[in-house]
Amino acid sequence: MRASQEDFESAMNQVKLLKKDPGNEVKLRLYALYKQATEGPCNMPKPGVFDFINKAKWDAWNALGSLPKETARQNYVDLVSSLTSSESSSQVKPGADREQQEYENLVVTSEDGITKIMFNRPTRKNAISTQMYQEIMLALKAASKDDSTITVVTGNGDYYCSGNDLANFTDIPPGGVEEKAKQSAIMLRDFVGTFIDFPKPLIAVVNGPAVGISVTILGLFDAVYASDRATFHTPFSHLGLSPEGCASYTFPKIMGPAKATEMLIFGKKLTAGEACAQGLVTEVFPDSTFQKEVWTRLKAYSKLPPNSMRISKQVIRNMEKEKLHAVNAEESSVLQERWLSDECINATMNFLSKKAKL
Ligand SMILES: CCCC/C=C/CC(=O)SCCNC(=O)CCNC(=O)[C@H](O)C(C)(C)COP(=O)(O)OP(=O)(O)OC[C@H]1O[C@@H](n2cnc3c(N)ncnc32)[C@H](O)[C@@H]1OP(=O)(O)O
Repeated sequence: MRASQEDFESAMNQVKLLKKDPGNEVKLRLYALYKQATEGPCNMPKPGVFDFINKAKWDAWNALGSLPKETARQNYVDLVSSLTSSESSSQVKPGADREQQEYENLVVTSEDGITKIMFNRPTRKNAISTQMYQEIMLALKAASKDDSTITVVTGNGDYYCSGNDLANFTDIPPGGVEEKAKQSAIMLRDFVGTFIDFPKPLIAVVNGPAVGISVTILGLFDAVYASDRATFHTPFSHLGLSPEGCASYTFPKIMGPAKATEMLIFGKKLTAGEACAQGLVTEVFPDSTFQKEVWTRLKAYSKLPPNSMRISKQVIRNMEKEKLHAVNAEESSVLQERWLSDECINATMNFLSKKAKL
């Protein structure tokens, strides 16, 4: 499939978040592909021989000759994807439960055939910052390629996750709030898309309350184990928002439209037991024995033949993938409008000025 304009913009965002300098050669290639994709063949006068930097840039761009804009865009997206995946796979060290220091907001470990991605902003109840969205995507992409058989997502501290960090919307770029909403919609679509496409069994270990997007994406997991302390809350109407994470499609399918409405439109908070009765949660455990029981079970599952599990997941999920991507695109574009609404702006301001919580 050809890279779309949105893929291209998303790749541009990812370049800004690279942790390691990719080196001059790669930077020149990125520059040249970017110019070719946006302006076409090199149209700049050749810089003088002593203008080293601009001459190197000109040479790189000019070397692309008449490469079509679409191909340059695709090559740019592919190059960025190879940079981000090599950066993330170099962070997954084999062997015993070693912490991955390179992530600021996650702890990623790989042991006994299980890659564990743990949200790690306990003082913010594991709210997902813009950087954390990128880190989760990188960690999932690395986990999809590492030696583990299953991947587990969990939270550090008393919360599983309090959803989108409401301060994300205070970081307004030079293009203004419209540009911010556009960038956020692209990031949301990429983030949810990473879950839709994740190839191995993906399990949520919900150690405490879960809010917003951390709840909606559970519909894309293969199993959800919850402590009896966990709650499941999607207060979208209270925040002037609308559902994401494909929940507008998965929740009515999982629990029926009436129960999905109570959660997604009226913001009803479910206990772990209720979420289990409605099919969102696989099984609930007493908090006192939760970690022990769940990890014993997961270790047993991780010893099952990996290819068989992967293929079974494909058989179960693949028929739905195209639909899920379409739902994801639609939800993201609806939210792009919602973020600019008075209802949403007022609710966010009320939270940030400490006037309101959920
Ligand atoms: C770009 C893609 C966008 C995708 C869109 C997704 C939609 C959603 O996810 S909607 C859900 C958004 N989340 C919320 O509305 C939760 C807001 N938080 C709260 O209502 C409460 O903090 C809480 C009920 C989760 C916990 O209350 P509690 O009294 O136990 O703890 P606090 O003192 O409030 O929290 C500690 C600390 O953490 C800050 N914080 C917690 N959650 C968030 C959050 N989601 N965004 C930003 N900050 C959060 C909270 O403000 C506290 O900060 P201070 O210590 O500075 O007061």
